[in-house]
Amino acid sequence: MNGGTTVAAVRLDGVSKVYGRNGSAVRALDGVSVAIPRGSFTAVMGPSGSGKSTFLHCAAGLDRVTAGSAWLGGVEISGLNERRATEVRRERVGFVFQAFNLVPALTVRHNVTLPLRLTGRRIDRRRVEAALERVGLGGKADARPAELSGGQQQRVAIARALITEPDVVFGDEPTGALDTVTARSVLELLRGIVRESGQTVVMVTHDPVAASYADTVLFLADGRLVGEMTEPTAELVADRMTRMGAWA
Ligand SMILES: Nc1ncnc2c1ncn2[C@@H]1O[C@H](COP(=O)(O)OP(=O)(O)OP(=O)(O)O)[C@@H](O)[C@H]1O
Repeated sequence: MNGGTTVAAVRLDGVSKVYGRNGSAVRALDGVSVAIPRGSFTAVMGPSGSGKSTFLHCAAGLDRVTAGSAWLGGVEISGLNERRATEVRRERVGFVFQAFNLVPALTVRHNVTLPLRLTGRRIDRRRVEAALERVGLGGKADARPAELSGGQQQRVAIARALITEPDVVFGDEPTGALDTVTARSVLELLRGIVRESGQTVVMVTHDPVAASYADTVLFLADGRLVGEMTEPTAELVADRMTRMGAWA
């Protein structure tokens, strides 16, 4: 540590992302700078098309930045070639998607251990059981995704995201396909992970209630970071989104 500064879990420095060229170019991110501390839960909100998914993809090194730099801990992910970026992602990052993205033909156990296989790591049966217990799915290791509810499937996806003990878990609308009650239990789980393990969760959402589970909400509009809210409540987030014209 130098001079009392800590390395952020996720950092964007002046990141811009332009899709396409010339006449059809879209500036999806426009000079975004932010540092997300370790052990925090951050929600990213903004109107449709404001750049939320692009933010997540650039921060996770899934998308190349056009300008600026993206950092995961001390590693500049935006400066790596595709092969190295993939290695760093597999080591340091977990993903949870709206559509769960489980492999239907595989059991819960095999879905969860997939990232370990990809990195060639040893599969410790007890660790897999512990991961399933942690998401409330002890005893479901031999089930297949189709035999589980949506909320249970998302818990499998969370166990899969956590199995490599990543520094950061990125969620793209992780509760978007769940009913309200199930969504809340998944959000409680994500918040618990941050509190207990000190991992960092960054989640894109449209839902002010989901955002209220975060420590900090970042607001994007037209590819720019236009605001930040700490200790959010669903009402305050909804009010802010209304003032941004998000639901006009
Ligand atoms: N691969 C791409 N090629 C061209 N344009 C893209 C691409 N991906 C995103 N865009 C454009 O970049 C802008 C930001 O898109 P992005 O998906 O990041 O927004 P978003 O806030 O996540 O939207 P939503 O809430 O609707 O999912 C939009 O104008 C979108 O059309």
